[in-house]
Amino acid sequence: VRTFEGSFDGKGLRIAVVVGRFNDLLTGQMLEGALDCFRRHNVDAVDVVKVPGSFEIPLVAKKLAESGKYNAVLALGAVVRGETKHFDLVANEVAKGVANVSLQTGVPVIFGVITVEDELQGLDRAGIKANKGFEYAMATLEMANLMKELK
Ligand SMILES: O=c1[nH]c(NC[C@H](O)[C@H](O)[C@H](O)CO)c([N+](=O)[O-])c(=O)[nH]1
Repeated sequence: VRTFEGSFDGKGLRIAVVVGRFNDLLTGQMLEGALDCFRRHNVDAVDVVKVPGSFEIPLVAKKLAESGKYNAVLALGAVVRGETKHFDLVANEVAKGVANVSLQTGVPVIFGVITVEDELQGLDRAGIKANKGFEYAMATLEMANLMKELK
């Protein structure tokens, strides 16, 4: 039986991070967590691209994945239902868009877009109880290395 799994070693990896600026109090913290993770796992190069909001993530993720310059792309965003009527529209579009980019380009795009009821729930995930940015960065490392192993 042969088992494959991606290591967490960032050596030799080039990662791109697309982060939505909307709800920056949350996404900024998640970005810090992700960069901390990449730094502590010796990732060679990390490029960070900021976009207005989560809705813009798939387009930019596609551009980065197609460039062939990165082993993986990490998408970071925060969609807060709060008073947003189009919460579901934004959340669904981003999830679908990110998944499509991975499948179309063959480059793993990690879905690090939290969808929460309110800002406090978001803060719990962006640094109070846990930093989902760090966790999503670990998934990014694993997928980047796994895809190299499966080549
Ligand atoms: O990332 C988010 N973008 C949001 N909207 C902006 C959207 O992502 C686009 O940037 C905007 O519609 C312009 O295209 C959000 N809300 O509307 O609430 C949100 O909660 N999170």
